[in-house]
Amino acid sequence: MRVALAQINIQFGDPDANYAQVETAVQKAAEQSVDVVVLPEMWNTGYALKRLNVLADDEGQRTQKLLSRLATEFKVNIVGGSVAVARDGRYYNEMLVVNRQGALLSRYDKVHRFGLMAEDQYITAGQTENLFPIDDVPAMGVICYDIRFPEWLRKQAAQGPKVIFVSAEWPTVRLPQWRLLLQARAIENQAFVVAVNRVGSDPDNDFGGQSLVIDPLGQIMAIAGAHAQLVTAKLDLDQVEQVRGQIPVFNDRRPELY
Ligand SMILES: NC(=O)CCC(=O)C(=O)O
Repeated sequence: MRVALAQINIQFGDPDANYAQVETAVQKAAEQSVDVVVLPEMWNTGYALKRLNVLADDEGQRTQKLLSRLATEFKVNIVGGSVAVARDGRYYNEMLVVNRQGALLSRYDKVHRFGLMAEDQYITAGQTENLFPIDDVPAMGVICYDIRFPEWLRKQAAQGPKVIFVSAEWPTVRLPQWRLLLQARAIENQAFVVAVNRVGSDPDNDFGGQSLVIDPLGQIMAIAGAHAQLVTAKLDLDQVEQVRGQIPVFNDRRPELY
């Protein structure tokens, strides 16, 4: 599986600019014959939470339409990061995943809201898991702060995904934690981690990129710099079976004790 991580500079509170740059990023990634393009968190609006009433995508329709069109046109799967979505008078931080045929594979609302960036004041938390196949490969997706909750990832990883996709807006000041948390999630779940962060700034934070691809042993296969760029990597999915075969942590669990 060849993946492309679209590390972009999200324009604060400017959906039109962001939909345009995502279109360009997906096209450029597709030119490199990748199987999956992965986008960062809240890429339509950034964390312009105070203006979600005018900025959020109504029911996610604009996002779904764009991602489906791009997926079909370029015959590529898209893990659509997350976007701010308005539904029934509430706002969600929502990941949409579409396959090469443009069909929607999953919708996931971020489960853990990050209070330090005021999400708890504006965003409604999700309740459901996010497991989906990418070209028949079992995969899962979480959003940013979710990675601090290993039990949430574990619950889903125990169902067999080989790749964990992560979309984020993770501030520069905590990037050392970002790397370590992601490496730990890869090691303990014996899965590839494909994690996309953004670059640039908003009124409250700087974002330093460092989008990562990590193998099931926790080794960093690719890491982006602090500027807008496309990172690609090839995942040898047989490695997941090898690592799980060597140290069968999923079989050795004692869930009756914890
Ligand atoms: N957007 C987020 O969820 C940020 C999470 C974060 O920065 C953290 O330290 O956790």
